[in-house]
Amino acid sequence: MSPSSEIYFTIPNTLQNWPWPRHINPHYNICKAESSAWCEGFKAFTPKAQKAFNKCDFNLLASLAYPLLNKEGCRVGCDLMNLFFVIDEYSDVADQCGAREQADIVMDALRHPLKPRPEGEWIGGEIARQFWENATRTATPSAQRRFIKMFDSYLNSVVQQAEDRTHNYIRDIQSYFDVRRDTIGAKPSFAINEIHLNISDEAMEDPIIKTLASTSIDMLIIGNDLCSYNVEQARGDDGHNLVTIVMNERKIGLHAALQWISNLHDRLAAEFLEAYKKLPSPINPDVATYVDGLGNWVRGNDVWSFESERYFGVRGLEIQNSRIVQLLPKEKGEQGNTGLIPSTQGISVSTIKPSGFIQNILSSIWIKWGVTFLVLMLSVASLRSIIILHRYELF
Ligand SMILES: CC(C)=CCC/C(C)=C/CC/C(C)=C/COP(=O)(O)OP(=O)(O)O
Ligand SMILES: [Mg+2]
Ligand SMILES: [Mg+2]
Ligand SMILES: [Mg+2]
Repeated sequence: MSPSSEIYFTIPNTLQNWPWPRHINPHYNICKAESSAWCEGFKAFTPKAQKAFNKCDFNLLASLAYPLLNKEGCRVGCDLMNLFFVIDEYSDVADQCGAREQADIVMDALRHPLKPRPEGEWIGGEIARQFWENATRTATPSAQRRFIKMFDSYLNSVVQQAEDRTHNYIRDIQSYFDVRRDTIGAKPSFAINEIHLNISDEAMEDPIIKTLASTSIDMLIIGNDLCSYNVEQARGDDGHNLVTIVMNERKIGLHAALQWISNLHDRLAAEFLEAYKKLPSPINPDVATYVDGLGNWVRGNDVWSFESERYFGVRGLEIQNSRIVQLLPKEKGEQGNTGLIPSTQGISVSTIKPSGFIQNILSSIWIKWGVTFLVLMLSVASLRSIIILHRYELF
């Protein structure tokens, strides 16, 4: 076993005083059933990998992040989260060209949702097309416009992430945030907060609204990078994770980096709450709903990270309480391998749940026993040969 398996670290409890409580959309169950069946129908993954994907429950993320949306909005949110993570699983293991191809397919599908996708195309195109064909039935023109613009920026940043990964390029903190503010996917996700609202560009450009959006994006980045650090470092894809970025730039260890990030989160939360207090009164009700949506997103992402099995397997709730995590050993597979896409299915579950980690240990024990057995058999065979040769006085 690698020595890293002896290392423990503590995930800072960043949202202890966050005023938005856990709030789940009342349409969660029905939307989960519908959206999961819809997404599974595309057969984007092998059955085993699909099982692992389902354990992540991206419908739960949507229902916690969009507690206020009606049934149609909640369904669009669930479909979007399923689409996002299909793209994430494929792009996390793609090189720059592969990621560019995926990005172009998805953007073409979103821009032409009524056009059939070409035969043999990567399945992400048809998932995106159907998602958007349904969303545009109820989304307001302003929400649609912002969503398309933001999704394009998201995909372009994912191509940049793939290029960085291909060249093993580790950014400094500032330039990491520049790219990560798009790869986190928060901007298009916020456009679904306003799916049925009418908010002008002018209102969105208000400095207070901009501060609320930018600080909540940074809190989402920190939330995800803290919770996914363990699995990402295990599969060698932590070059695009704030924990590694801070350790690298500041030349500090894991615990000091976590403390530094926790302090940064405290400053961001304070900045958000300060801006929130400065909102005009009376406030446009659509803007008020949008802003509360940001607060809900920060809380929703945090609780989903522990309630789903994506980052901590079945131990999520226990870790949510204790905050203590055992560092996973580095996997021997390909760099960046998430284990969910068909070509890399072999090591799938070990990257996303601790029981897979135990499986790894067990398999290495079996290898050890196998080698011991072989050596023993060879020794017995050699001994027998010596005895026979000795009996016939040939030795
Ligand atoms: C996939 C995506 C862009 C989702 C957008 C919706 C959203 C804002 C989700 C919350 C944070 C999250 C999981 C971001 C993806 O980062 P990551 O690729 O590091 O996610 P991972 O840690 O789950 O692999
Ligand atoms: Mg990603
Ligand atoms: Mg990822
Ligand atoms: Mg992550």
